[in-house]
Amino acid sequence: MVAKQLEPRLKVIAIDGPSASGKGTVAARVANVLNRDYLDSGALYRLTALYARQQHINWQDESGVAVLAKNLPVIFHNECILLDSKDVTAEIRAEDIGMGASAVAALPAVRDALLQRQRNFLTSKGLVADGRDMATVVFPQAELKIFLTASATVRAQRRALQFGIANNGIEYQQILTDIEKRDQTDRTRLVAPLKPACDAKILDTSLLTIEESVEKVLDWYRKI
Ligand SMILES: Nc1ncnc2c1ncn2[C@@H]1O[C@H](COP(=O)(O)OP(=O)(O)O)[C@@H](O)[C@H]1O
Ligand SMILES: Nc1ccn([C@H]2C[C@H](O)[C@@H](COP(=O)(O)OP(=O)(O)O)O2)c(=O)n1
Repeated sequence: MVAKQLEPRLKVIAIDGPSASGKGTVAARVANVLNRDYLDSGALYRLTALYARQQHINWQDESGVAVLAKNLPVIFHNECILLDSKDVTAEIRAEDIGMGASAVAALPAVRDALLQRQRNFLTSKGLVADGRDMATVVFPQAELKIFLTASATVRAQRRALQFGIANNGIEYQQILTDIEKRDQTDRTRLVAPLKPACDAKILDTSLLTIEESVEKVLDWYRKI
């Protein structure tokens, strides 16, 4: 019998998890420490949702949105994101665009359209990639897979803090509701649902500082 060849590991640290769990913050810092590139895959879904809105394409129109996703006129320049030559770095972070991203991300043709673009971020320098399906679909051969999470209330409190909103009012309640709604959409969709890869390490950051979360990921990395 011929032994099955193991696929080579990729120089990728994949960090998946729900909204506001701290994926982006931790992934960017780990990339910085290891001198690797960083892929914020959620930004591509957010850009797709924004571009569709600008072009008056409905977020449910699968083929229409997929064509836009395939041809996104986007430039990542340092910390800035340009769409059609316009700086949309702040605009894509709005919660309604997050909801739109979650909606277009449930469409298989849109995910297909963005797949190769995400893989193209990997160069010999190595990559730290964050999203929902980095470990399960985009880079199943990643050398390290992390599922970063935190309770919904902690995540809502973090978002509120980020937006300068108090922790007890109506606006906070809306953030919590939006986070739970987005969790539900991302976890229950048929294609590439949010879930830990079977070989992922789970990191609950509810009680951790950013520094402790980063250190834990680096610690796992050193032990590969
Ligand atoms: N332990 C922690 N780990 C990561 N981020 C944290 C932590 N504690 C607080 N934060 C904050 O949570 C907020 C959400 O983080 P972000 O990286 O945007 O999450 P995500 O990319 O998962 O949506 C940021 O303001 C970040 O500074
Ligand atoms: N790899 C990815 C990244 C994001 N998405 C979808 C699902 C998410 O709700 C939206 C927005 O993702 P993003 O990571 O920017 O959102 P958060 O910063 O975690 O709130 O995009 C996805 O389906 N797959």
